[in-house]
Amino acid sequence: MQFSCDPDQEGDDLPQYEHIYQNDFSYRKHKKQKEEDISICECKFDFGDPDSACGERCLNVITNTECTPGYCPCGVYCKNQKFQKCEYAKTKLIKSEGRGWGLVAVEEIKEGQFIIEYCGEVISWKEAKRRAQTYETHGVKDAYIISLNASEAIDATKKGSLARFINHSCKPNCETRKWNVLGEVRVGIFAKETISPRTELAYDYNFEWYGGAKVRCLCGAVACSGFLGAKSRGFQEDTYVWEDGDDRYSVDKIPVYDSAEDELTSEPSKNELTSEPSKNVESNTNEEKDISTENHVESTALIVQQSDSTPMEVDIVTETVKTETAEDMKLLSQDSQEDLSQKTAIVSRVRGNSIKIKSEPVPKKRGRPLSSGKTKNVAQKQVDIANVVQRLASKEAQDEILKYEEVKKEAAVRLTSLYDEIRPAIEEHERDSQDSVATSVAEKWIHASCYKLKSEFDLYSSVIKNIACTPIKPQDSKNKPVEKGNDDQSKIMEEA
Ligand SMILES: C[S@@+](CC[C@H](N)C(=O)[O-])C[C@H]1O[C@@H](n2cnc3c(N)ncnc32)[C@H](O)[C@@H]1O
Repeated sequence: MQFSCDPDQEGDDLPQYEHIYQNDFSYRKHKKQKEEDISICECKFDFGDPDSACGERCLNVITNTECTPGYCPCGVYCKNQKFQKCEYAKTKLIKSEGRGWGLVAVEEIKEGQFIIEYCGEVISWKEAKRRAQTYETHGVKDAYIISLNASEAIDATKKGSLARFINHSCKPNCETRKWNVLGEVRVGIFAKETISPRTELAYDYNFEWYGGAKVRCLCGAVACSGFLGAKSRGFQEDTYVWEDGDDRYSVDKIPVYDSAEDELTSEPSKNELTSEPSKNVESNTNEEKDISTENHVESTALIVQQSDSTPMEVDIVTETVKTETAEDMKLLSQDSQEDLSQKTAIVSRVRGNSIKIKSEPVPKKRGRPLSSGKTKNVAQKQVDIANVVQRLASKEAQDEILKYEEVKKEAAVRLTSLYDEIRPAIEEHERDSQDSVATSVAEKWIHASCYKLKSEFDLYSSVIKNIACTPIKPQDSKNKPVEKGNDDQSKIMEEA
């Protein structure tokens, strides 16, 4: 449904967007909640005590999880399905000078009360970044992208609920909270305090909001941070700052907030609220919508990316998997701990003698962005193993290096073929969940990657050890024995 705030107000800058009551999943499928993942509370409905049906003490409520219809012991009396049933507080739109449209409370809203869901299109961070840049390029000042989880965002620019109109304040009366609803995370706006009727709703965009251009904050709070979402501009490099002169709104007619008083709640001026409120305003409805019963499950996932130097790099997103990876690394390193201490000793000896190993740095490329928004620069070092081997006099040393080189090659082949094997899974997840693959697939990848890294470490350690400790063949005569500590030793390192 194409929705505009006030169809009668011709010529005004009415926002055009599609009004939705639940998130739009055009970019990926809804997750399906498995039966074994449904949390069933222990509430018992008592007719004499209406709060007994999934109130504050409900185990699901405590863990920010909505009860699943058909599984709650309170049945139709369950009060913990507010997102699903769109049980919103009554609010209305106002024109808040300097900040476009805003949302005000129509009735008193209690502290902690669910006000409205922040609905929009669920998109990947990659897509969110692309869109934020596009919106900015097109001069869209108002930004509606907020964080959903580590890999996804909600964009309410074109499709959204009335929550998209809630402005920012550095001293807010609302806050966002994430709830698990039928296996999907959803974002709700909740009251931080009791809010009286006609008070403008505002939450702190910091950490949650990903705007386009920089916008000066007009919240009027004493401790105002100066710019909107100043702390959450994770992926946004500073491009353009909206200044007073080029505002879509007139900034000199400033805020409805009383900065002198710096009250917790900021009352929009009487003018705004009383001037044709029925015209200016679109109340939200508590109307129950036909919510899809498709359930979904949230799986722990890793972001897997291909890099230029290795077929793929693994960037771990969730804490659980981070721990597992650390464990994996520990196990791998335990295997070779003895080896390692020996090698470390040799490496420090070589360092102590100030011998440099010359390597061929591949021209630095700008690394691909990781999910965290950071980039990784991979400078590839190449050692000419054949040259090193040829220059060593000891057969044992040569054999050792060649053996490690074989293992390294085999590890690289193993990683490449594993990539081919899991490519369909990765591609499917790239389509559905934007770069995320299942933990089992990623675990395999981590093992193969660690094996490859270890094989490289073994090879280069062996090269260092043997260059430092075994005789070098003279340049002119391959058979002439050379004494340790000969100048050739540093030369071979330079050449290697
Ligand atoms: C999520 S929208 C809020 C609704 C918006 N006012 C509208 O008319 O659609 C966010 C945008 O509102 C404006 N805005 C919100 N809070 C503001 C504030 N405290 N100071 C200045 N502009 C604000 C900014 O243009 C921002 O990009």
